[in-house]
Amino acid sequence: MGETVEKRYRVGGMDCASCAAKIDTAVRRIPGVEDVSVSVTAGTMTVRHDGSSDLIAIEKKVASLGYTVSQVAGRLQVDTQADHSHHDHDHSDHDHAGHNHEAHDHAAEKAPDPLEGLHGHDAPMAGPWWQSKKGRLTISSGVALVVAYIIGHLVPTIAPYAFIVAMLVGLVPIAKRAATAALSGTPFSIEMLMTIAAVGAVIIHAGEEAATVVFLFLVGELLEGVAAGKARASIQSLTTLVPKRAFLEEGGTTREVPAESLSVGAIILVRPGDRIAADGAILSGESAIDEAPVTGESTPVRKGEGDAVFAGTVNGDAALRIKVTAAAADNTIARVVRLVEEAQESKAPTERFIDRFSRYYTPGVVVVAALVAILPPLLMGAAWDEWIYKGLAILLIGCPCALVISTPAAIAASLSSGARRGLLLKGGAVLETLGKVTAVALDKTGTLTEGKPQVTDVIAFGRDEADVLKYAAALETGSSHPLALAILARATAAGITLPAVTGAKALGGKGITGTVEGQPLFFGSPKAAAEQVPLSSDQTARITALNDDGKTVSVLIVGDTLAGAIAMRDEPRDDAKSGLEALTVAGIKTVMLTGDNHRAAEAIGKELGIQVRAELMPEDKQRIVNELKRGGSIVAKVGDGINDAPALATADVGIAMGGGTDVALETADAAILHGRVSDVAAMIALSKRTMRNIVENITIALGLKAVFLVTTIAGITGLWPAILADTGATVLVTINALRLLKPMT
Ligand SMILES: Nc1ncnc2c1ncn2[C@@H]1O[C@H](COP(=O)(O)OP(=O)(O)OP(=O)(O)O)[C@@H](O)[C@H]1O
Ligand SMILES: [Zn+2]
Repeated sequence: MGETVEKRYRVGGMDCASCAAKIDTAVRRIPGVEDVSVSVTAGTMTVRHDGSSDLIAIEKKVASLGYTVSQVAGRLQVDTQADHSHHDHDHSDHDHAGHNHEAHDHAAEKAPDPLEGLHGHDAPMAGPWWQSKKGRLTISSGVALVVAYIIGHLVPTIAPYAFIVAMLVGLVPIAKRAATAALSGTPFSIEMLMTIAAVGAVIIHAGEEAATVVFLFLVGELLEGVAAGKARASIQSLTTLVPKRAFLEEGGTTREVPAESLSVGAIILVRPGDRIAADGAILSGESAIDEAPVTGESTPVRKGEGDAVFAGTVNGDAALRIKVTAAAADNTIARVVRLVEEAQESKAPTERFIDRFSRYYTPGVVVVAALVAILPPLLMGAAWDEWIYKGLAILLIGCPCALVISTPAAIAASLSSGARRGLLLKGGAVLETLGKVTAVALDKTGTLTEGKPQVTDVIAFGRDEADVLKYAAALETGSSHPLALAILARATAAGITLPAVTGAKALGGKGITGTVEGQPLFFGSPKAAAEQVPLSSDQTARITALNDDGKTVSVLIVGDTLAGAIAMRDEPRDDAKSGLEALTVAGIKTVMLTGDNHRAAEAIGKELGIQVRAELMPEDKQRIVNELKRGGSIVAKVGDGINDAPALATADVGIAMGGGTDVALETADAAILHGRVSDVAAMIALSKRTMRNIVENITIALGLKAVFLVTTIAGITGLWPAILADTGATVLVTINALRLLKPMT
């Protein structure tokens, strides 16, 4: 067996959700194909095959079922390193977290693919509906119907034939699709039901109605397509926020170039009031930037030199010079769109259940229809025509469209609505689990706090203060621990020249060691230090007092004596307190997990009103998540992947904060791009809202069918209300799902 290959396609024309099942079944039968996933809402398909499959055969098969298909280059990446660009401080390759710098660099190495995800090559959505194949067919069918009515009026004797011709105009293409679907493994497609119903109606001399029903069916499909297209457009429209052109500064002059041609490192000028054309960092200028399109935050943010900006955001009052940090295909918006599209292919448990259910539903209805048509005339001598007619109407009720679209439509709208404010979810399953979360464990550093500690005190025990700072900073040179960055910044500010360090080694959760000027050094937590050198009660008291102010203290050992200590404080995020409150109000238990010292952590915990578990090693964090799970909680873990990647992976839902590190995003199920603690509660609320929407949708779909099943048997409604029941329900369900696109209040 060859190597497994994945190919992605855009599939146009999937209006009815049962389309997905049809394509899935057909493509799966092609030799070599191992797995297929189709998303109606995203209009995409991913095919996994063993390399031996005939790719042309796959495309031909999909085309023969009546859809447009085009291959998308490359596999979409489910990571969002794009976010690195807006961290002024990025501690992703924490040495003590045990992963190296290489992991961090692969974003730059990955060749950007300008075609990928950016252009909505969704052919059917390109023009107005009447220019599409389906649109033209619907119009022809309608015109033929009107002509048949007129002829029928003028020459009543040939009316039946006129209606048969009118019906065939619409029915022939439908019947063809029915035949292809049947041959590719879906015998009871809606097209088949429609064909049987129409032909049957003609046989029992209801040609006029047959022609009307075919026309209504086509209108319904068109409406479904419009509604589904709207959901799709909502996420794709994000890409249109990025301007097509940019002003490139090169060789002392400025010229206008296509935004797509900008490479990393290029310098662009953004005029006041313009949309920014690329993700970048401000080189010069200061301005208020409206980030609403990307973060959902309506108040403009003041940004100046060194700050990161996103493509698609609007520059305020001043001109900016920006250094591009991501190619067009890799900018935040492009990545978000890709992630959302891909997420739609990963199905929620409810969706999978509905899919399975609908596979029985349609054949079940066919059986009921047959019984209704046959039994009353046979057993009770009722009129054949009347009951066959009823049977045919019931056939039309067998279309599972509304039911099948009920879940993915809501999930698609919800994923897209979340993405628009920086809440990324990797799929329907995550969305579903999130709504059930009962406990949230949050990391301290970089999650509840800004992750930008400042040195507050430098204390000399054995050496003078300048030496303490010098040695500590020298040790931290290669480290990207938030504490290291704080110390290096302080040393730089003090103008200290750093001696060289050899053999520097991070000790996860403890500190760092190395040799400077021939002396072995350790710099790290007092607890770890105490294992090497005893601390006097005086020294301990000094440290404890600092801890009680919420400061983290690391101590320096030079040789085998205590040299000094450095205290740092990392401020809680602005919305940490209110964000945690929102979780409590929603009845969710919260706990802070940290590697930091007990007292320091308690001090911050008290400020924020959250229960604290401190002095934890990475495996302790994982153990606590497991304990919570065993205690019956559905646990979400929020962190940045530094020290907590195992805990993120263990939790029912792992949420990467602030985009997080590569590690966090590989193990996380969801990401909060904009570092707001309140977004955790918002994400859970979005999930709950979505699940409610799904229940409403299923009720609408099944409810309408039930009503029409009864009225059909009772003889109150006939063929065309039956077809309207399905298309009507599909449209209703889609509109209801689209409500999720509106931002929450
Ligand atoms: N590079 C380092 N420099 C100085 N101290 C360190 C370093 N690494 C770890 N420490 C010490 O070990 C303690 C635990 O570190 P760890 O990295 O596990 O937690 P953290 O990242 O500070 O907090 P959190 O668990 O909330 O993310 C720190 O509070 C600090 O005292
Ligand atoms: Zn349908």
